[in-house]
Amino acid sequence: MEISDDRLISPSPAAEDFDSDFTLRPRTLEEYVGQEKIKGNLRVYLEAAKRRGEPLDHLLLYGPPGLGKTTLACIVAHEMGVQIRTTSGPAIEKPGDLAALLTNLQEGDVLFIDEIHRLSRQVEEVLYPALEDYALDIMIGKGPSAQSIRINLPRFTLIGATTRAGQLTSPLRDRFGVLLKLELYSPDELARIVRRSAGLLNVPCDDAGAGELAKCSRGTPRVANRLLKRVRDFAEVMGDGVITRDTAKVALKRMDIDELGLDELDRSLLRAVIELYGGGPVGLDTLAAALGEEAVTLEDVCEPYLMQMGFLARTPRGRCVTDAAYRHLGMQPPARAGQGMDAGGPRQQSFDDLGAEGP
Ligand SMILES: Nc1ncnc2c1ncn2[C@@H]1O[C@H](COP(=O)(O)OP(=O)(O)OP(=O)(O)O)[C@@H](O)[C@H]1O
Ligand SMILES: [Mg+2]
Repeated sequence: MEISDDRLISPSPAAEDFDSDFTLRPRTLEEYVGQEKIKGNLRVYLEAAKRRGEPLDHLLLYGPPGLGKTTLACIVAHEMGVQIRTTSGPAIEKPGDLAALLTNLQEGDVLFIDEIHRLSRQVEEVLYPALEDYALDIMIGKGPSAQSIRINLPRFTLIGATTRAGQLTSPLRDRFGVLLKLELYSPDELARIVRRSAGLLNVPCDDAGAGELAKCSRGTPRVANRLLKRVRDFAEVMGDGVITRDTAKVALKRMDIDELGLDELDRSLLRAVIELYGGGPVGLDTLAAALGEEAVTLEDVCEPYLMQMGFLARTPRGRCVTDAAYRHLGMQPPARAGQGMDAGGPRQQSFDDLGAEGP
């Protein structure tokens, strides 16, 4: 993720997370909480590949930041009993960089490319034959004497991760055998993640405390783990160290996170649509400029959750807030002709489907 802000609630990884991320990261499918549909299918694919003695087909994981794409890639390698090499789209600058990575793989290895939508065109071209035929086509020499030679590669599995599947080129997308879309987690699943992490970090946390954190984690495990660590600080300094519903509530309030997990940026987004644009529709870039934020931050971090909560709707003409958003902010929804602009409460997340990228 390329989000540079340091909001407490931002799902982008912060440096402090890395050491404990390592301990908090589930290592097996068994430990991986939620995403039951994905896990069920993956189990079948893994088992089938193992029985045939073949590497797993290339796999694309997509969904909002912090939902566990990197974690899942590591788990796949672990379950297949192979090594994983990790890189990211922007890190592979030249076709030669990719060739070096590919030729260093061992039979069956997993190559994990994060932010795969940011691969350059030339690099992608090299990837196509590698994915399809496990081969590299290399040009030697220039002009009329140039020759193309083919180098065979070990059979490997590419796992690509992206927050924006809509930005993948279709030739690349078509070369993945398995596409898995990660969904936001339910509060129940997040509570299980909080309790698991609290156990690993040795933080006493009761069920009600875990439930309170889960409710405010915007459907995102990374946010849940981060809130747990911050609330632990409040519990230790201001209480007896135990995370209960009350300590969680006090700490969340001090961090300006409301009872539904919205933070200051989410609320100012909603307020801007209401106060500056009469409730919408307003284009994403206009909104980003008004808030002084990057459009990608709003789109990747704020919107998936605001839409899941039924506070924001995407229309072909731009973003609109719903009546529920007015009510959440303590405002009176405007009287409209006909139906109110209500999404009917929380609904399934509407993260972009493949290719269905709106304006
Ligand atoms: N299903 C899960 N069960 C338990 N913990 C999880 C799960 N998914 C993610 N986590 C935790 O959330 C953190 C973030 O997950 P991860 O880094 O895999 O997200 P990501 O989807 O790769 O995010 P990004 O798009 O920013 O790269 C991890 O440290 C992990 O501990
Ligand atoms: Mg990741």
